[in-house]
Amino acid sequence: MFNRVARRAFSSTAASNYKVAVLGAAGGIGQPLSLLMKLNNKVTDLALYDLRGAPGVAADVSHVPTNSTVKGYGPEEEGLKQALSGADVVIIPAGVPRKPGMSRDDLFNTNASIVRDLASAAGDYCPKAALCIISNPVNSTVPIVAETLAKKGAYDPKKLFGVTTLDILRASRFISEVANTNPTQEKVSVVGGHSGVTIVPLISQTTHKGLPKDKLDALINRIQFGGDEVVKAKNGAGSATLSMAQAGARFAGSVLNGLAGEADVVENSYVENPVFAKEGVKFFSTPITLGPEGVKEYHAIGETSDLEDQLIATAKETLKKNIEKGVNFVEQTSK
Ligand SMILES: NC(=O)c1ccc[n+]([C@@H]2O[C@H](COP(=O)([O-])OP(=O)(O)OC[C@H]3O[C@@H](n4cnc5c(N)ncnc54)[C@H](O)[C@@H]3O)[C@@H](O)[C@H]2O)c1
Ligand SMILES: O=C(O)C[C@H](O)C(=O)O
Repeated sequence: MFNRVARRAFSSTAASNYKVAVLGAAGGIGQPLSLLMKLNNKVTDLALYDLRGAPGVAADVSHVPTNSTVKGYGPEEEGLKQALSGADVVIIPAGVPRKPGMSRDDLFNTNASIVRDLASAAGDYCPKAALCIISNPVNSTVPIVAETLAKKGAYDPKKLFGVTTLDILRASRFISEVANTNPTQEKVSVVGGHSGVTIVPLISQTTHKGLPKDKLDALINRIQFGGDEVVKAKNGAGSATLSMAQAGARFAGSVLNGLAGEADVVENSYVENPVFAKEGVKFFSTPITLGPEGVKEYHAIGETSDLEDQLIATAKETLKKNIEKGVNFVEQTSK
């Protein structure tokens, strides 16, 4: 088996060589996300783990002729340990998705322990890896991972990321539909968390700050509740998977670009943010620069309108409760 040095020495095409593990790789998000990570030329070792089905996904994805080996693992024969050992980046979309009528918080009871146990394994087998958390409710699962790792002395706040990139993608797309512009040119910072009122798009920072109030309100509401559109349309068959895979691959790609020392890699992410932590909201999504050690710089959210100030205040109140719920869960369930 290639060790890290050998992997780097044998690669001639990629700028850098990394092991990426996807936990929940056979799911609705996991499969297309695994394919997209296979297409990332910084990835030389792709480890796909799931309770079931990962070896099949790995065999399938492995035929794509890019510069990585792909292996699938199940829980038997220390599969999780093997998948995680040596990983530089771990992406976690494991857990159940919403059905119509459910909130993301309704997923807490099932997903909290799944995420806690996977985080615990990551703390044991790849304590230096960057962790990208997709499993909902992100507002609570990220604090669960932080607390779980902290108990093992393996928590690095600069390497734990809640993936909120889907809100960024939606904001670009939805604003372009309102303004009749090219979505690829629309950049909207979305701050706060990842559920309903905690999702705060900063439209005042775009060139569309002059939108009439009714259109602005409708746009903000659509970005905040975009996930519900997909849940409703899928009618019981789950939530966003394909757009989420694209969002997850973009975010993980940026984490890899940061690890590789590329300049000016900026994404929004739900991380432990020292500025907001002082106000009692330990985790908050803002733009961050990614670097070789994870978060390199926390950016201020910038100028905001009165309306956005109100939305941020509301988001903070909900986030405090979501964070506390995650922290309490680890307190109450850790052995
Ligand atoms: N952050 C976001 O923006 C965002 C967007 C969409 C979905 N999500 C969330 O992502 C999660 C996954 O969604 P999905 O549509 O892929 O669901 P899915 O049910 O299609 O897939 C989940 C996969 O996780 C696996 N799994 C469950 N427990 C596991 C464990 N202990 N170890 C390893 N794998 C395990 C399942 O076997 C399954 O293959 C949900 O919680 C969903 O709410 C988040
Ligand atoms: O809506 C969901 O439950 C999934 C995800 O968080 C989304 O925003 O699409």
